[in-house]
Amino acid sequence: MATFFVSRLKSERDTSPIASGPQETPPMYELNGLSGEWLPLLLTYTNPKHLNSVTKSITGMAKTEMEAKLFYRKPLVVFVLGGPGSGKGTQCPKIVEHFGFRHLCAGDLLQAEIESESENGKMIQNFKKEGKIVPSEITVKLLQQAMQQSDNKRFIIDGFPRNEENRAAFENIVRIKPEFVLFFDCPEEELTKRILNRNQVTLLHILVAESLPMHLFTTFSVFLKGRVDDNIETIGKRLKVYFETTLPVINYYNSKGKVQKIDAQRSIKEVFEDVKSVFAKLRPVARVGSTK
Ligand SMILES: Nc1ncnc2c1ncn2[C@@H]1O[C@H](COP(=O)(O)OP(=O)(O)O)[C@@H](O)[C@H]1O
Ligand SMILES: Nc1ccn([C@H]2C[C@H](O)[C@@H](COP(=O)(O)OP(=O)(O)O)O2)c(=O)n1
Repeated sequence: MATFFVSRLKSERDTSPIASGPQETPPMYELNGLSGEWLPLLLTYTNPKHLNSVTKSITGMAKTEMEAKLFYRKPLVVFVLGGPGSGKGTQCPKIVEHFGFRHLCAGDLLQAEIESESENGKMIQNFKKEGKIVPSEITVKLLQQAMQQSDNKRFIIDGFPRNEENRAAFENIVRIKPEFVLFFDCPEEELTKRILNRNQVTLLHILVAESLPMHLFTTFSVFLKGRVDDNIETIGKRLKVYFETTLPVINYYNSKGKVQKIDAQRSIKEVFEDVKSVFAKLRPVARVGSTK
């Protein structure tokens, strides 16, 4: 009986048209007395009438309630990678709008932590200023928390994993492997140009949104500070970190047949056409209304 369930579960998992690389074990947590494969079976095949009591007892066994909740919902994760300025933040909201994913941006979660003036905030700020990667445990915990708090079970995680340590920490702590990695490929000169431009674009947006006269651009641009890391000095460091530590992670996933490469140098619209065709290949899953 157990063998039958295991093979059914595996065949369901293996039908993804995109994950063509070597098959992985399903996400699992170590629970008291339960082997990793038993828990998804219980959750998949339990009569919905009894689900409440079953999940309650599972919750009792999981290290935390949230861990059980996350597991039960079998989230689907797509990592979105590419150099700083490659268009990750521009394309992700479009994916949310068209495909109902929840967008989690590692950089934004870290920024929110800085702004909340938490214990880690100052330390994160220093890493950012130096263009360095924040210690993985902090970033992974923030991502895990955001996933657990979301009603949506399909996530695009933008700007993560940025190095090998990020990748290993996510797999060890969250215990989920990505369905695929969306990679925005863009040459270095274009990245630099876009990042230097980004602060000015933000100011233009503000002027338009507030219906302020355009001549104020010159006045305000003097005060333009924008992101602490969008200056020529830090950009150089960020690009170095990207080529030295993030590209190897992309190569790792490529060797597993998991990378969907997009030519990100074209217009925003053209890039999104390619993105759409990648996501359209995903197995159909009941669309989740909330993108929270
Ligand atoms: N395909 C594109 N062509 C030209 N400019 C773009 C394109 N995609 C994004 N941008 C612009 O480049 C800047 C960086 O894009 P962003 O999405 O913030 O990058 P990332 O999140 O990867 O750092 C933004 O000002 C954005 O408007
Ligand atoms: N996994 C991550 C993601 C971002 N960070 C830090 C370091 C990055 O330079 C900043 C900003 O990242 P974000 O993804 O918002 O921006 P860029 O893609 O670099 O333009 O956050 C990190 O330390 N670890």
